[in-house]
Amino acid sequence: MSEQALLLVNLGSPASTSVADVRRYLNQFLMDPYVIDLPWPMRRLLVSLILARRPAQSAHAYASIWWPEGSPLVVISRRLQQAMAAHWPEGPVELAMRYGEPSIEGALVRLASQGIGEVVFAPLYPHFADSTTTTAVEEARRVIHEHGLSLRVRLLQPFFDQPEYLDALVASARPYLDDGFDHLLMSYHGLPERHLHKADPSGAHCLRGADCCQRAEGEVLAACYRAQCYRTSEGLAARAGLDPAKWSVSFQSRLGRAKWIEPYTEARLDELAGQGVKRLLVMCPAFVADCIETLEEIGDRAREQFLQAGGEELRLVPCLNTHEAWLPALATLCRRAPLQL
Ligand SMILES: C=CC1=C(C)c2cc3[nH]c(cc4nc(cc5[nH]c(cc1n2)c(C)c5CCC(=O)O)C(CCC(=O)O)=C4C)c(C)c3C=C
Ligand SMILES: [Fe+2]
Ligand SMILES: [Fe+2]
Repeated sequence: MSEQALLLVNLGSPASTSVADVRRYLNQFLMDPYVIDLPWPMRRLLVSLILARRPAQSAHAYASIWWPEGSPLVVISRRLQQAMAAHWPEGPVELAMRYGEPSIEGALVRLASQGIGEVVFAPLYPHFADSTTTTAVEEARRVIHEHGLSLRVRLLQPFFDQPEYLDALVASARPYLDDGFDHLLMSYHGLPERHLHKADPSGAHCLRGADCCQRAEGEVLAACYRAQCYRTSEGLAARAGLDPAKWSVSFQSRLGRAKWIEPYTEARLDELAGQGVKRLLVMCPAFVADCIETLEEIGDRAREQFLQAGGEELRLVPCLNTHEAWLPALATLCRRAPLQL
């Protein structure tokens, strides 16, 4: 029987913290129509406006969290790739990034040239979004079609409610939970509201009523990023035995003037400090690897904001990264991936 490769896929980072490299990365990322979902001329205009100032700001932020070996996201993803080899006897474990290097194209072409018959394509996003999952899958589809690759591809499904993922999250948070805290904030990457409406197959669910995400089921739940984030938090809180008054959900990393999904993390930080929360724990379950959004946005900027608002301590729970509970969990999730492309 031919080998079955595992291809781990994450978002990607700039090649370095130089303003030029950050501009190149942001341009590739933001010009993706799944990320900024406007017709090309408007997208080009908007991205050019963003690129006037953002690369310098982001380069500064990246420089503050960069490691000697490179971008934390890429370095951690490499470590995960290496660690997964022991949990994936089926074949080689490869790594690809949607933007920048190593590319999805390079990885799939290399695997096909090695005679690999089947690949488990694993976007490392627990929650479905067109700007993450769909764009990675469509890039794989393009590469396979354009290069005429004869590969069978299994596709890891969003795993926001899967016991293996939730148990690994609880295991990774356990030492922090046991240390004592006043409140646990689960801060997810945000999304423009427009993306939710577009993805909603019923055309009538998303953001209609305060509890729409609590009621989402079936194909609506499968397409609603916000509802999936709430399911993760509810599952995590239940497993960890958290008091409902001691945890909440928020959404971070807004960009531009459009309305993004609420509640916003920045607003929650002030509210929590105002309610007398002194020791705040923050988890970021939308990311499986620490990155600029966790280390800089939460670990630096959110911490400063919370302390200024009257809080005493903000502890950031690391992402799953290469946690010992995550490796077998990820392998199990990947073995469940259905044949898709
Ligand atoms: C319209 C803009 C953006 C959408 C939509 C978006 C969705 C989205 N992103 C992630 C995961 C990550 N995003 C990261 C960085 C990042 N994201 C955006 C914009 C959008 N993201 C920007 C401009 C950046 C770059 C950093 C900055 O300038 O602020 C990262 C980290 C990358 C790194 O190198 O560390 C991740 C991971 C998800 C899960 C998501 C949809 C829900
Ligand atoms: Fe993002
Ligand atoms: Fe929804």
